Amino acid sequence: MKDKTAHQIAHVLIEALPYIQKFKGKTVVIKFGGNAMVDDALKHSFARDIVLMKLVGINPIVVHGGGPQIGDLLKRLGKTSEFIDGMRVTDSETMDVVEMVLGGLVNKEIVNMINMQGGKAVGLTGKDGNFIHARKINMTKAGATLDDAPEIIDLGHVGEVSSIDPAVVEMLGNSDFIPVIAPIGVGKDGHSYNINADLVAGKVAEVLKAEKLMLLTNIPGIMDKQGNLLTGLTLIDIDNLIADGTISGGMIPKTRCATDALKGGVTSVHIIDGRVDHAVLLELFTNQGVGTLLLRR
Ligand SMILES: Nc1ncnc2c1ncn2[C@@H]1O[C@H](COP(=O)(O)OP(=O)(O)O)[C@@H](O)[C@H]1O
Ligand SMILES: CC(=O)N[C@@H](CCC(=O)OP(=O)(O)O)C(=O)O
Repeated sequence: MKDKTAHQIAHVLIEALPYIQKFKGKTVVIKFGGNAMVDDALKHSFARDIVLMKLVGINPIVVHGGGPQIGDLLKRLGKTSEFIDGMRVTDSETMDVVEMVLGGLVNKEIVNMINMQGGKAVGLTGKDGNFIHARKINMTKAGATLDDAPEIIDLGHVGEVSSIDPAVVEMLGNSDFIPVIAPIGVGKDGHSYNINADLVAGKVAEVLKAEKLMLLTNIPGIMDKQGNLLTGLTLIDIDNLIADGTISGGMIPKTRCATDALKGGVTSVHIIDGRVDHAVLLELFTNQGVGTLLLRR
């Protein structure tokens, strides 16, 4: 029994070898969010996965969300926020809270967690090194009739990435450090913008020409209409699944950022179940994936 266990352990370790060889020296961008970010045990296994990646020569870059944590503090302050198409309408007071929670509390907790596992994480917002340049999102909604002018929806301080200067992230990633990025951008006027974390992760992966973009979420991956997991999809499949309504709601912006990243040169995107312990490690280093793998074709 003891021998068998030792054999199994050796087998698992050796299964990782070709993956370590393949990904050594490559950049992997991980969007950390969902349950993985609130459950203590999952948080710690995530931090260990990241430290292990760095130690075997992969360059992990973490981009985190924090929507629920922003919501909690807003609630304590007696404020609520409205969401339009998955974006938080962000007035000036809310922007202050977003910056405090994402750039402060959440960012430093993740940095600390990685450091507690032996890594050397450095937290950044898009203001650090002036690296995420943002512009205000202009959202329009078609008028009630064809004759009506489109309605302009003001989301306040919600931004999109206009460009990224990767210098600071490259400098950190090329040394012993692990960059941990909060999705806050800075406008030409120096104002802060609240950006959806998936969008930032996608753009960072694109600009860094990452080997992989991994989006952790609270579902097994992209599912068909019967609820079966779709383990491998291409750009054409995604267009078809959106057109026939299989992909809807919050999964649309996620897959859009994934397709943009693929078109921008990222080799593969993985939408993975952050509720699975060590999801990142399993997806990277074993033959059994834990979600949906998206490829150009
Ligand atoms: N085909 C699909 N497969 C999986 N989830 C889908 C699909 N279509 C729509 N969804 C919805 O998208 C949600 C994931 O998006 P979202 O809640 O925005 O994720 P996150 O909060 O992790 O960024 C799922 O919980 C599900 O309700
Ligand atoms: C514009 C916008 O909605 N920004 C998000 C930023 C955080 C985020 O994206 O967090 P999750 O990944 O946990 O959803 C927000 O304010 O909640």
